[in-house]
Amino acid sequence: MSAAALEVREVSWAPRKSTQPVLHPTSFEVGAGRILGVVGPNGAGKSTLLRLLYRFQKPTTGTVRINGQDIWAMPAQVAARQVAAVLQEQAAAFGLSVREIVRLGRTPHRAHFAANGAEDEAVVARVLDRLNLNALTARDFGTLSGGERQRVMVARALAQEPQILILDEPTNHLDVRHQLEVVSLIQTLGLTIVVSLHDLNMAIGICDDILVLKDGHPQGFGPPQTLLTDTLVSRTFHVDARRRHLAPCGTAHFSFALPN
Ligand SMILES: Nc1ncnc2c1ncn2[C@@H]1O[C@H](COP(=O)(O)OP(=O)(O)OP(=O)(O)O)[C@@H](O)[C@H]1O
Repeated sequence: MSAAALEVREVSWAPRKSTQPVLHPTSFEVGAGRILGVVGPNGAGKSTLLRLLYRFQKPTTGTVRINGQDIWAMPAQVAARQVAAVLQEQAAAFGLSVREIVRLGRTPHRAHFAANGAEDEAVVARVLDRLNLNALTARDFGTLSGGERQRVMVARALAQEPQILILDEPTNHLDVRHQLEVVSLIQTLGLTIVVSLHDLNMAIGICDDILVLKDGHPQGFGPPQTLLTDTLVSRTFHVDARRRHLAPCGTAHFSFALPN
């Protein structure tokens, strides 16, 4: 899989022309193969921003470019080959098996109504193996646990062989072991990744850069070690945040308390 550069310029989004934006103009760049974390309180606009990146919603203003190409100037199928998304709320695809769900990831690579070819099946087999899903391939998706579903949706996104992967809270529903597995997978994919996370310590651990949003406004962008100060985090989340450095590697780690 190869990675692409993502350039976001002054994107904003409002549900209707006459209403206030829920995302105000926001700009950033993610170099090919880098990982951007999007953090902020509930309702900050994280999912709204991600929806603009995978071409689900058109920005009210601004542009999203992949390797210099505006995603709204390319056919939907071309965009779908380049960007895949794993979302918080997955439609419950009852009646489809795990293998059938993962096969859906191949859709942007096929001509209309064509069946999957041998190469598609090889990709599906590879990602099922990589996500440790071999024992579940014949199971009805609707009967899986939340964590198992999450892994299937990551597999479907990887079957798309995208250059950019958008992940909305990918560790929701996952136990500690599976959280670590998803984190380790994210770090080894070599794709350009934009991931929204509630866990700031996890964001510090895996992201090259962080974008902080609050009430639809960008609060800062940069490497976690320099951007995420006690002041910025306390102000953004309305908490008392304290950053410490954990021995032996000096990794930054936040602890939180309610303000007095
Ligand atoms: N289609 C819509 N119509 C009206 N308001 C919307 C629409 N989509 C999102 N919003 C509002 O925009 C704001 C930002 O929502 P969004 O889901 O992007 O936040 P978030 O940062 O992802 O939140 P959370 O952490 O709770 O998932 C919220 O107040 C939400 O109600």
